[in-house]
Amino acid sequence: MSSTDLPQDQSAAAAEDVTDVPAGVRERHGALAEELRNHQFRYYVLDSPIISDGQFDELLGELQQLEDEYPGLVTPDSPTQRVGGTFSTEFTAYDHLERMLSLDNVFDQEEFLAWVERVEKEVGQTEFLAELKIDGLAINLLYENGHLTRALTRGDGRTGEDVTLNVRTLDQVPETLTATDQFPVPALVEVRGEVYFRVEDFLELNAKMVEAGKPPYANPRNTAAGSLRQKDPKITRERRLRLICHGLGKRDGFEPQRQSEAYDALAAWGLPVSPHSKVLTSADELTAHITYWGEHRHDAEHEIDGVVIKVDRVALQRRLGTTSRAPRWAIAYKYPPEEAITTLLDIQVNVGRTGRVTPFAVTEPVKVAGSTVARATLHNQEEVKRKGVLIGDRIVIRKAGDVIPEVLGPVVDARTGDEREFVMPTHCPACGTELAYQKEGDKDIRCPNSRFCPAQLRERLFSLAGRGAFDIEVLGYEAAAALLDARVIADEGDVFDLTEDSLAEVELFRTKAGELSANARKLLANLEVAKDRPLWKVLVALSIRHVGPTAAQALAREFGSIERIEQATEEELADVDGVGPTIARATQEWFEVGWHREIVEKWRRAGVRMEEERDDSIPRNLEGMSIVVTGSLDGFSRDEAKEVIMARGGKAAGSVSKKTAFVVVGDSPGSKYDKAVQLKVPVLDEAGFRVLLEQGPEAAQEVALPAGDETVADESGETDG
Ligand SMILES: NC(=O)c1ccc[n+]([C@@H]2O[C@H](COP(=O)([O-])OP(=O)(O)OC[C@H]3O[C@@H](n4cnc5c(N)ncnc54)[C@H](O)[C@@H]3O)[C@@H](O)[C@H]2O)c1
Ligand SMILES: [Zn+2]
Repeated sequence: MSSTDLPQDQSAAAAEDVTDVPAGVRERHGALAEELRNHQFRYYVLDSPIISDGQFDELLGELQQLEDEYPGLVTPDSPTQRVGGTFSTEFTAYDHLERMLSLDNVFDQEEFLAWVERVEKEVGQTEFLAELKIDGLAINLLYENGHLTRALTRGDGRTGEDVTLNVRTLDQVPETLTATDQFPVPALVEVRGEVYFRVEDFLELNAKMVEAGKPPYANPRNTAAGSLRQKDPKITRERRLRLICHGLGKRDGFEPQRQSEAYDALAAWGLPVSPHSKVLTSADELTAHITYWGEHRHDAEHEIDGVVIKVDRVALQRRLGTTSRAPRWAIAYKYPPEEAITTLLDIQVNVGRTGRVTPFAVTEPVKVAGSTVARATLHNQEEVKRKGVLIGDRIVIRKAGDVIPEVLGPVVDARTGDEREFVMPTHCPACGTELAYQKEGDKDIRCPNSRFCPAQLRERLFSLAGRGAFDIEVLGYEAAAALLDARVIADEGDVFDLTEDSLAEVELFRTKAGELSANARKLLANLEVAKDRPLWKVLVALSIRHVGPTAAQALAREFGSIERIEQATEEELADVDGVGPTIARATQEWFEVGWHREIVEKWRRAGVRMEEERDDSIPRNLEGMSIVVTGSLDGFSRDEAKEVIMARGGKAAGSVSKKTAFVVVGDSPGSKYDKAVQLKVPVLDEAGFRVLLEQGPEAAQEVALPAGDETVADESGETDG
């Protein structure tokens, strides 16, 4: 929706097309413009929008499209032609000395490159200043003879609201500017910038809100606006608002040649500027900047909704000029919005593979971060309370990258009184069993009927087929449900016993003609291959609570077989690096259940491999020995070091004890090294570790660093290196 060259094109076209606008289009245009103005009022005056910025931009885009198609619709007061917003009568209004503009937007690479091309066609190849687009609210600071005399919000671009007293409470806003040799203080200057919340401060503010039993604020931008536009400056002061300056208005006695030079001056005078601005020349460099920040948008201390690219030379900025609402020498590249506002239709619960009952939000479908979302997680009952959402609320949801969409909070202002509180069910929606907390203080309530609860069975069967487990492509959610419903398997223990005959009983695995489907054959073939998966994947497939791929790999590497894991004591399990007490306990508890052991037995009988493959060419010279690796080694990654120890029959332990045979130390070893010294466990450097692997423990003893004597350790390191 770039409208960079609208004014000329449109006035010419408008004269011809005035009469050609169909009534229906005119009506839609009028309704859209009205709707947009209402949203602007909520956004700029009430600081409480009820749709997200992305949704607003989409409506504005639609208006722009109508006007592109029917230029006769364009009027000076159309939202496409004006700096959005207005001002509230709560504040005294003053005119800006020079108009404050908005920015034109582009939303993809193609639109962006078209803008660069247009600029370069007019002014030739030139330097650009690439900045971050800070998601805050615009402010205009007037300094006269170096003294702050007025601070105004942007308002409608000509007139803003006087928030001087509030702005004075910001630590970063100097009362007087500091003159330097290079940059004397001008007689007058309007400095434009963005007032914002640091994400960190915003989260802290929200934590306080929740503590006080109030619903959290939905997002930093609107909260910053609400915090600055306060009748009582004391409230503003408490909020820790920040400022970044990104432009100039009228100036008298200061003529920078470049935008970047203006920032140097602002910084010299004591005003905050962004550390992320960069002068770039080629379209490739600009594209790289855009891509980089698109991928790192959460690395800045404030939220960003895009990047801003500006022509750096002021003379060229003048040559390019402005439209009625935005400069033609700057463009905002907007990233896909990660937040949306929608209606919370219901809160339902899901029963997971370990019986955990979790509420989730069912929302009116809405587009966010490039996909349509109709569900969002709410984690647990406590979270629903903490977020303060009611069924029927307008809610803010967020989807960042590939993660599952989450509910941020309600738009409290939009409540009608018809909203209702969510009540956690007392019984499992799948099997009717009474839900219970397993232990006191647990956050999650569970369905205790883990063996027979159809929801848990389905989830376990489905997850057993996942990529990190048996990786059985054909066994999706639907197939899992069909197998259980047709009772050809009672639980996951039976899955490897499926045959052509049993599958023929399941409708999903039959063709219309009643024959066994190709998918059924594929499932049987998949199952055959799955029997030979590495041990850690088999462990993941067991659905032991807390045992994900990382813990499973650690257990498999350490013990080498299901049998040895089952026989291990809790202490032995907990001592494995990457396992720890919680997982150790969960693993032990899992094996204590009879029908769990039956699953293992059934799989074993069906021919599932239950141990790690061994390479017999490697000498088992570390059999039974506990070895701790700490710090980083040059020749081995952490996992590689563990693997070579385990391949030789040793045990890669996570903590140092008296039983530890050797501690291998790399760079910056940390507390495990200190512990080794304290317990007088022989310490090996990387060269010593190689001796241990190649020649065995006795040879390693010879080259071990005498524990407790750092000077000797250093010498030894030198002679060995
Ligand atoms: N949700 C709603 O109901 C609603 C209503 C109205 C407006 N909005 C949102 O507000 C925005 C439109 O507001 P707008 O007119 O201020 O346009 P904008 O936010 O897209 O861009 C203009 C503003 O960007 C700011 N900015 C941030 N970093 C900058 C930098 N480095 N250099 C220059 N300027 C920088 C400036 O203050 C400038 O005024 C859109 O994101 C729109 O979705 C939302
Ligand atoms: Zn149940």
